[in-house]
Amino acid sequence: GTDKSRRQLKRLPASPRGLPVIGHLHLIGDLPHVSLRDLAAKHDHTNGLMLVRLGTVPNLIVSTPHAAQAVLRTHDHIFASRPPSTIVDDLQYGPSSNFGAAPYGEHWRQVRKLVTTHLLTTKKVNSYHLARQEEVCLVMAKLRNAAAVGMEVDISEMVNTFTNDVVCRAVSGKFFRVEGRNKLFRELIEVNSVLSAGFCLENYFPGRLAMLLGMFTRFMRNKAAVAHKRWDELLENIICDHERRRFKHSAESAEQEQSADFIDVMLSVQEGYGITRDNIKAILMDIFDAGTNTSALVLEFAMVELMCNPNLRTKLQDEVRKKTPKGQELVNEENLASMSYLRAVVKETLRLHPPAPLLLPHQSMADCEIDGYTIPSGTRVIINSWAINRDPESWEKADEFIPERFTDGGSAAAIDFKGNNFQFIPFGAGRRMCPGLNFGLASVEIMLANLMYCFDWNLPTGVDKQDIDMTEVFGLTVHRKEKLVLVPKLHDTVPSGHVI
Ligand code: HEM
Repeated sequence: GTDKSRRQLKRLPASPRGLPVIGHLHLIGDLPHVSLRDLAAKHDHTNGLMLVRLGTVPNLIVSTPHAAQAVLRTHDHIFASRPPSTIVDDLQYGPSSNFGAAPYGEHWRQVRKLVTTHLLTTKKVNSYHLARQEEVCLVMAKLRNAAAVGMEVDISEMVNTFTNDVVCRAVSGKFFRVEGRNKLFRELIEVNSVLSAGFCLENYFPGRLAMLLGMFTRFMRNKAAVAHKRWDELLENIICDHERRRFKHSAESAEQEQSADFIDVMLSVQEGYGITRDNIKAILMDIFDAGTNTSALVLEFAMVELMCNPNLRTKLQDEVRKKTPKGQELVNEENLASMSYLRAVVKETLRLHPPAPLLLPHQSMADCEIDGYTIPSGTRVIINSWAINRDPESWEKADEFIPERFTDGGSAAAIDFKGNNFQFIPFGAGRRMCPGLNFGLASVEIMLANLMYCFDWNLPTGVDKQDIDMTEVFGLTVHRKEKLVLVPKLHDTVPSGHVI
């Protein structure tokens, strides 16, 4: 009836058959990226666009490289906003202070410019190489102790602590361990990731739970408010410390620039960008949230794949051990330049296991026509990066872990994740693309290289590689349900020492 005539008038993208009120919710399972891929495969083969109603809210689902290019490049200026979220607003500092969740506009533009020109530049990321090296060194020392007594190590927790500490250090300088602050951050990031799973529900399933008397929403908003207070207190303390120090050292500011941490930098450019203290706190929260779990997940999934594929693990270890000068205790960042297989392994991990399989939700700001279909203004957009990275039209043996495809002469040797090849978008593309790509990769590469260099790896006795459970749990990021537990064995070309 009317639905059909409206469709003809506007030619909306294809839609599976839905139900009243709940729309297509019943078609989405526990792993939305998988359900949405399967739905798209059934209902739309041609242009990768599909409209799915989650509760009452229409969502444009983008499932092919072609469609992703239309949304993230051709019409990027229309799709660069984010849907509003009460949970995020409660957790952070309101819509006018947010960054990653901010709607497209002047505030977001200013903050994005600040972050990309002062905090996450290649130069700045490089300037933290000694900090990363020290953090790697601490982890390797702990692993050596474990190896000495044949102890099992929780790899998931280890890599999470590492990426968290690297971020903490970049944000707040050398003394981030004072008063257990790094642990507190880790705890709060965990709280946020639980909350953002709620944010997902709110976004992808408005209706399913929220409508149950609004109980769920109220519960989540309470939790968000409590978490907000704890974050705010911690961030306020740290910023105050920095202000005191800044005041003391204001004379030598020029030479300090080199070693300045993110808070120092933001305090020094704050006025020029017209940003408030709340804005600074919101940026910090985003950096912690976006920067820690994502990088840790890449490390964990890389280790999982390498444990499942011992031949590839040996190949990577050969490269890392060959390309690191003899007698060196650890791999350093200079050594990484020639390790092309290492980079291929990281790429292949990001392809099969993008930490944020549906990126972050986008929202359109005007009517837009793509391939003759009209996308109405205000439509939420879910980009299924997970499905795109496994698109069988773009990838040979799309579901298999084959790093060789990215090496010289491989079928995907020319394909990169920097937002120009739309079949591979683990960081997104366009205006909203991840600004922390360099920062994240730097932590991932140096840690993975050292894990491969210093140790041989075994599964705990009685565990077989077929037993590694790949069951995933969905949230803003997707992680494995089970922890990865491994037993390190010291590799004998490495000089011992440094046992603490
Ligand atoms: C390997 C690790 C990482 C992956 C896979 C990743 C992935 C992503 C993705 C998919 C998005 C959303 C893009 C979109 O909406 O289209 C994003 C946004 C973002 N990421 Fe990352 N990220 C990583 C590491 C980092 C790090 C280390 C930082 C900061 C230090 C960071 C900061 C951000 C911020 C602030 C945004 C929001 C940008 C905006 O809305 O303008 N990310 N990231």
